[in-house]
Amino acid sequence: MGAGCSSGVCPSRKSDKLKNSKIIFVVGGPGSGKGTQCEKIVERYGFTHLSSGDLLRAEVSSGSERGKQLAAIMEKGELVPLDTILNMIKEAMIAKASTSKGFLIDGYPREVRQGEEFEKKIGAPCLLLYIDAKAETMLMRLIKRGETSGRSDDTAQTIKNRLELYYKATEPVIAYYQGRGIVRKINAEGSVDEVFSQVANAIESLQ
Ligand SMILES: Nc1ncnc2c1ncn2[C@H]1C[C@H](O)[C@@H](COP(=O)(O)OP(=O)(O)O)O1
Ligand SMILES: [Mg+2]
Repeated sequence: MGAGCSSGVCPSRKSDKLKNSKIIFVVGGPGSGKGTQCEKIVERYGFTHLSSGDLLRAEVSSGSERGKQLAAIMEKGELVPLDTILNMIKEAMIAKASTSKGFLIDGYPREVRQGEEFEKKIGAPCLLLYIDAKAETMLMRLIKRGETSGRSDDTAQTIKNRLELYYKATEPVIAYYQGRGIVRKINAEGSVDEVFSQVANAIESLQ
């Protein structure tokens, strides 16, 4: 471990444990269906699903001081500091590295710099699944999810902020990886199964 690393994981170094891991980025707007599709991928292909949002929400639920700071940011629909989320993802990946067939990184990168840092400190993705739904579709799904999710960010004003931030910060991520030829665009307007059949084709094109 390098100097200055007090936790078990040093964010400034690539981990040997992860160097042969298959990494898939799952990118799309809030409510596009990333989590839903990842669950189905796990069921069929046995990959490890790491949702940046779920990792953060777990930290918030723990009641830690860090969790309290994160909660304040997330309630506004803003992005949490890059190092915080990258460390959490890396820790979770290392914990599963010896048994995982591959990692679905859901909800990250949210901006191009997050992608660059991930590659420096963890590794390169072999596929980016771009879960593409119209703004009205995402809005409708989120409002419906908000009725039962208990998520503090599934409210009308926060949803609006998250959608705006998605178009401004995250869409450039797709263009960035398109240049490398690893983006598979998935039309996410249909039913869960219709969307999944496209997702499955993209995953199978990897093997
Ligand atoms: N293809 C689809 N058709 C209808 N509803 C869908 C859908 N995919 C997901 N949903 C529902 C499930 C959730 O209540 C909501 C948002 O899905 P999600 O998987 O939580 O999205 P994300 O993780 O991208 O924010 O929409
Ligand atoms: Mg999600």
